[in-house]
Amino acid sequence: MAQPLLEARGLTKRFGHVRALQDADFTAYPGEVVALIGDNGAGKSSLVKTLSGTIRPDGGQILVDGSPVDLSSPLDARRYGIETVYQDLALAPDLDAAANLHLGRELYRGGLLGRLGVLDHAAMRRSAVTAFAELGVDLQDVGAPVATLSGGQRQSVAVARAVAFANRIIFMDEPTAALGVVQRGRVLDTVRRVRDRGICVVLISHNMPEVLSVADRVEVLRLGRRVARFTAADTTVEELVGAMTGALDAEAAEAEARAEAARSAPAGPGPGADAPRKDGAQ
Ligand SMILES: Nc1ncnc2c1ncn2[C@@H]1O[C@H](COP(=O)(O)OP(=O)(O)OP(=O)(O)O)[C@@H](O)[C@H]1O
Repeated sequence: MAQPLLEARGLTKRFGHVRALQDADFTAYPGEVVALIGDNGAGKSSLVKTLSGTIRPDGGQILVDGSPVDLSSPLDARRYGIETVYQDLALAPDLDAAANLHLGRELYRGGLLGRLGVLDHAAMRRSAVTAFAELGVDLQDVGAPVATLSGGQRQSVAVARAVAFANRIIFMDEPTAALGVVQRGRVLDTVRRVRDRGICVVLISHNMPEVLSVADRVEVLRLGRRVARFTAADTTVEELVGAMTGALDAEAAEAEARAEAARSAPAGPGPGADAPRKDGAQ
C-alpha cells in the first residue's frame, strides 16, 4: 500500500482520571474514505482533535508523510492540508454561503499604499459558485443567509468550506447526523467526490450501513485504542459491531480456549475425544 498520509502511533491522552486515548494508532492513506468507528466514549473525538491540532496528546507520535510533526494548533494542522468539519458546523447563520465559505479567509480587493483592502464580495461569490459546482452542491442562491438553507445544504456548505482549503485530508465528525434521507445521500455523494479528487476523508460515524456504503476502509477504536481494521468491501455490519463492542475478541478468546482445551485433553473417550489431535491420530 502507498505511504500513509497521516499516522498516529501510540497516542495517549488523559482528562483527569479518564484515559481517553491509550496507546492509540490510526492510519490514513491518500485518496480514500476511512471510517473511524467506536462505541460512545471510545476516544474518536479525542483522536480527531489530537490529529487536527485542537488538543495536544500526552504521548505518542503523529506523522505526516512518514515524518513526525508537532500539531500545536488547528492552524498548524491546516499547514499540512488537514481540515475538520465538526458536528456543530461552526457556520455563521447570518452570513451567506459565499461568506461562510471564506470565513476567516476572506478575499480583499487591494487597498491603497499597502493598506488592507475592502472585502471583495464579487470574488468570494465567484469562487463559492465554482467550489459548490465542483462538489455538485445544489444551491440556488449563494447570497442567501445560511440560516435559511436546509440542514443538508448547510452541511454541504461546511463540507465545501473544508474542501476548499483542505488539499490533503478532511475529518468529518458525524456529517450526516440529524439529516433526512435525501440530504444524507447528498452529503455522502460529496464525500465520494472529495475522495475522487484525491483527498483523504476520515469519516466518524455511528451509522454502520452508511459506513459500509461510503468507506473504503474502517478502523475501530475501543477504550482509547485501535482494536481492528477492515476493508469495507470484505466486512459486515455484524463484524464491525463485534469489533466495537469486544464481542469478536470474546468469540476469538472462547474459540482459542476451546482449541486449547481440546489440545490438552487426554486421548480416549470423553468430551475431548472428537477434537482433532495435533498429531493427526484419530
Ligand atoms: N474535555 C474532556 N474532559 C474530560 N473528559 C473528556 C473530555 N473529552 C473527552 N473526555 C472523555 O474521554 C473519553 C473519550 O471521549 P471521546 O469524546 O473522545 O469519545 P467518542 O468516541 O468521540 O465518543 P462519542 O461517540 O460518544 O462522541 C470519554 O470517557 C470522555 O468522557
